[in-house]
Amino acid sequence: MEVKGAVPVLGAGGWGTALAVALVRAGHSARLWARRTDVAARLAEVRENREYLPGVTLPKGMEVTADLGKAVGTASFVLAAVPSIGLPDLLAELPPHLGLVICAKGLAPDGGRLTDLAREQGFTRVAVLSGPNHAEEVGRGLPAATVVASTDRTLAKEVQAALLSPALRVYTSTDEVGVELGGVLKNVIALAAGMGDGLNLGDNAKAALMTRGLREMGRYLVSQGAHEDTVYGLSGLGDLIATSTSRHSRNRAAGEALARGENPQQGGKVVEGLRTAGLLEAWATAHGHDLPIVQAVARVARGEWTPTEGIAELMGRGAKAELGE
Ligand SMILES: NC(=O)C1=CN([C@@H]2O[C@H](COP(=O)(O)OP(=O)(O)OC[C@H]3O[C@@H](n4cnc5c(N)ncnc54)[C@H](O)[C@@H]3O)[C@@H](O)[C@H]2O)C=CC1
Ligand SMILES: O=C(CO)COP(=O)(O)O
Repeated sequence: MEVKGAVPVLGAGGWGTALAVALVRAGHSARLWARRTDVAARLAEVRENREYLPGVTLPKGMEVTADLGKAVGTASFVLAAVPSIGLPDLLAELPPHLGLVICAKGLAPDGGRLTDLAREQGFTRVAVLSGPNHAEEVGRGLPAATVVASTDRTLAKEVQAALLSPALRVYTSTDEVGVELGGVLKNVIALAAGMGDGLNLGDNAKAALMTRGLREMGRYLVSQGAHEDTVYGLSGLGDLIATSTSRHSRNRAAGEALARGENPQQGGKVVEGLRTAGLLEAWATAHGHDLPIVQAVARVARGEWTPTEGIAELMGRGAKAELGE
């Protein structure tokens, strides 16, 4: 499939910058939009995003602008890589005929899906991009794989063609719900894994947490209409592994900070799981769902429980069967 003109990437944080670099690596040109004019000017001049993606040179085929209209131009689709909290405002500025690829791993303000929010705002060509993709590694061209999911197969193929390179394998999927929600849930489980790291709970604890976390993800995803196979795909199990075990993960690091009694914020970099935990907890309570790890993380994040109390609550739950009964 042909990619016409420069591909707009909206949001000049770590992920937006890495995606723009990946587009150029795939043989296309990219236009990176930064919200602030001073940031756009600095990136264009210094050719490095020192704040969010240090050590990665911005290649020649990549323009940076703070002019949203100029960034979008006549493109068929945009990669929206702003944090979930900023997406509603960004969408309000975009023409809804535009193909919209949501690259954030978070929820809408009401706890719903960002793809639903986009459709409510009039967008009809909507996709999500998600997978085990730390910006620090994708930006450097280390091998990685990702998934673009959409019920609009043509849009998914366009995005695949734009990003596919020897460094990045891009798979398509029609399971938009599953791919989107895998990326949302894994952040919260990674926060819990980080708490375990911070408390030195060991490898058995981490394996147990990730496995039970995967089960919790699966129950939630399937209840929302996801295909079960997606739970075990790149955007589910794959990203759960990458985020819960990586030194790059802000969510895992935030959990470690909470365990040490420190502020979990990561120096201005977005930690989606802190916001997601509360939104999901509210949803679970409202709909009578049992999401024990999510609920424990939400309470720790609000300061109602210490991480040690959270772990004790999870360990002290009633006896259960893994299979059978
Ligand atoms: N960093 C990573 O490795 C990956 C991040 N993601 C997701 O991508 C999204 C963005 O994350 P990062 O780029 O890592 O964040 P970041 O913390 O590196 O940067 C956030 C960027 O968004 C800008 N921003 C903040 N609020 C905004 C708003 N209201 N409107 C427009 N811009 C705003 C900030 O100025 C900054 O440039 C998150 O949902 C994250 O979960 C997805 C895959 C990988
Ligand atoms: O989504 C990511 C990797 O796939 C990035 O995770 P963090 O936001 O925890 O750094």
